[in-house]
Amino acid sequence: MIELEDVSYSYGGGELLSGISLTLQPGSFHFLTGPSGAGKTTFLKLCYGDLLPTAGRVSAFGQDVRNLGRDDIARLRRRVGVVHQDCEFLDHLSVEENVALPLTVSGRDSATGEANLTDLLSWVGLSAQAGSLPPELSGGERQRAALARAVIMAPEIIIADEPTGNIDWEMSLRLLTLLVELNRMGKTIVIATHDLNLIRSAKAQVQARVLRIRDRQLQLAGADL
Ligand SMILES: Nc1ncnc2c1ncn2[C@@H]1O[C@H](COP(=O)(O)OP(=O)(O)OP(=O)(O)O)[C@@H](O)[C@H]1O
Repeated sequence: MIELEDVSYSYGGGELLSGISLTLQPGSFHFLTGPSGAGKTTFLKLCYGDLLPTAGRVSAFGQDVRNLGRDDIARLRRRVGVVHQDCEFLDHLSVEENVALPLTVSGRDSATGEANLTDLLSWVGLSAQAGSLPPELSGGERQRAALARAVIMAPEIIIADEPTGNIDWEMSLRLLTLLVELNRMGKTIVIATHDLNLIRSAKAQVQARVLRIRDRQLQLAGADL
């Protein structure tokens, strides 16, 4: 689905990531860990075509991301749902409108889309908050709204960058449960996190690979995690 071949990345100074190769197989569950500043967010951005590698090749669904035209990029954005670290919303729109934004932007706010939206808000436990404004949500509710927005276009891959960074353990587990459910439905999941307890909880439920960025390289973490 997504393949990185000998990928390196630099923001202009020295190399941040060097010689990284990885294939994300359909239905796989990956965690990405590593110290702050190691390049986790950068790595994720390379996976979903937000950044282009300075060396090596990234292909998404068989296409080199360097060669994507505007339509290809729009298609890729639909196939890969991203939950960003800061999960920003448009504060003047309701939670429901924010979650539906990808549908609205793509002109797919049809009856099917609306039914999907109602189910989705119920699935993430935010039916009661559908009409609220984003600033009225708790941290855990914001993360679940961000997840709903990331999956509304029925992506095949969900990439979440520190989705439990600012929420308590109970809420983290609730979010993890949703991501595990998505994986059981066949979705490919990639989660960047510092939270080793979250990784251990997931490994009790799904077969997850744990990758670590260390010294600019991507390594497979040991079985102790
Ligand atoms: N747009 C940018 N321009 C220049 N440097 C950047 C840019 N974005 C990130 N960096 C730098 O690249 C390094 C890696 O950043 P990145 O956000 O990928 O790390 P991370 O592992 O996700 O960190 P954290 O766990 O703290 O979120 C950091 O030193 C950061 O300051």
